[in-house]
Amino acid sequence: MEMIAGDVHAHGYGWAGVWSAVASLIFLWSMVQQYLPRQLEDYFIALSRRLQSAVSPYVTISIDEHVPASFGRSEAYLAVEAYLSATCVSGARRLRADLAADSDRMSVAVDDHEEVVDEFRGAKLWWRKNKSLPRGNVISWSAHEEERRTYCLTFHHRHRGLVDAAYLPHVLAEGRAATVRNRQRRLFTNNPSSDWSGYEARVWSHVKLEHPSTFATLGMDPDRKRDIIDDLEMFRDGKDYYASVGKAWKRGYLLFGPPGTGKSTMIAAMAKYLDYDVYDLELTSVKNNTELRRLFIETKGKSIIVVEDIDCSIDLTGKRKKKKKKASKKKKEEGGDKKKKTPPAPGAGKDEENKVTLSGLLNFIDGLWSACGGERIIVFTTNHKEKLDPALIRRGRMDVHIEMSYCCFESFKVLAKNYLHVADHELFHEIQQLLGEVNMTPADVAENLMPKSKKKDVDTGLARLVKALKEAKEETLAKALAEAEQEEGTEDDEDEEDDNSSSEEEENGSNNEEE
Ligand SMILES: Nc1ncnc2c1ncn2[C@@H]1O[C@H](COP(=O)(O)OP(=O)(O)OP(=O)(O)O)[C@@H](O)[C@H]1O
Ligand SMILES: [Mg+2]
Repeated sequence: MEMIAGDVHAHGYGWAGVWSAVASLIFLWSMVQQYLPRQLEDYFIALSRRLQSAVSPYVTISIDEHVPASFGRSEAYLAVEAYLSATCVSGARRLRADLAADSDRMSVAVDDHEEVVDEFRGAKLWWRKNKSLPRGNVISWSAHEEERRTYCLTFHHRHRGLVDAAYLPHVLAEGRAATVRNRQRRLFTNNPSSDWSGYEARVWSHVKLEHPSTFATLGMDPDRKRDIIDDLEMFRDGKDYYASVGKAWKRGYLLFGPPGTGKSTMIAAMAKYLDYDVYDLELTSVKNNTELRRLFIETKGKSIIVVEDIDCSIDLTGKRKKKKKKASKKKKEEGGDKKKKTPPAPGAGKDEENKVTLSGLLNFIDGLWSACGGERIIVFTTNHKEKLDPALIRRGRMDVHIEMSYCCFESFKVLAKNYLHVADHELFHEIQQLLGEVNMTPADVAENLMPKSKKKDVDTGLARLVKALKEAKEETLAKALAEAEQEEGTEDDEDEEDDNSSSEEEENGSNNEEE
């Protein structure tokens, strides 16, 4: 080194001269890059690479961050990034830390132009993260579109077979597992199709899924709860089983029961237990079956796809209904004038053709599952199971039917433990009796148990529930009495009518006799 420096000094240039020469070369290269025709530049690059591969015993595989004609970052790239972060990051000198997507945790990845070394079954492999900027005349709207990142894997050509057959599948599997371990569960909702094209087009939007419900806090009979958990576990760990019996790795759940019995709460508990994402599919904003298919294709595995209030979103002839709330709002706007008929809007007939149909929904559930990989659960909820088409809820589509019913004593005990931290109390016996006589939803029971001040007063909470149950019981009795009286009234009327008609007949009979 000294000798070179001495030589340079001896020729009278010094370091400044060396730097200016380097800078001139870089400038010259950038000018050549700028003005060299694109084809010629590509030709030179290809030539240099061919020369390099002719003399070098090393092979390089590139994995790009963005794949043409696909949205988002490539799955292979993300898997490599996760794999390197989990296994090789300690060997890197320069790292990049960022807040992981939707998470409170910092994630650390290899920085641009950094190299790390990995070893696999005795083979040495080098990973390098490259970043390149687009050529001069490309205009881009966003910073991230300008930069192109690539992971380059280099290894000796004698390891080619090992890399293809074992190392790359190992990286993919480990990377995916690391992603699942680190990921934050997300709640997706579908965007209207007008947002599906253009810059940053997205079919689904997501937020962090932070619902606090778990199976421990869900008020339900413990045996039924255990059955559901067992079923979910069987599904989650059943990849090989599903493959062996030739079934797509999916399962359908139908949750039915009155409002406030915990159907949505159950879905949140299921997602938490399985550590799955939730796709909340709002069917009323899907225009037709094609859109439905696109939405499905864009879902990922390890997820629960939910259609709430299925009977309000689609009807059995395939004709879509508006959501209940929207319909009632419209009624109000129209001033409740039922007789007044508005003329059909122009193109209304066309709208009829463009709709989600029952058969579209059935195809959505059956056909596409297999094409899109597995590990998906679909959940429908409804307040009226009897309104649903049997085809929609038959086993094989909706494999498990779960009735969410009014609060029983077992459910109450879970809620009392959650809300008041009490496992037994002198009022429990009375509550048990009342719950046997009155229908009250877990949502109402929970509301009564909820402390109304900072002090969690057990006695007050339970007494409030007893009072509410007694009131509900009286209401039910009064209603039953009124109904019985009404029935009696109608029976009396009918009897009177019968008496009248028989006396008339008698009169007529005697008249006839007289005649
Ligand atoms: N079984 C339950 N266990 C614990 N909490 C419950 C249960 N059922 C209802 N709740 C409470 O009541 C609230 C409403 O319940 P939820 O939204 O799950 O009812 P739902 O059955 O989905 O009603 P809807 O049919 O109107 O959608 C929840 O926030 C939860 O706190
Ligand atoms: Mg609900």
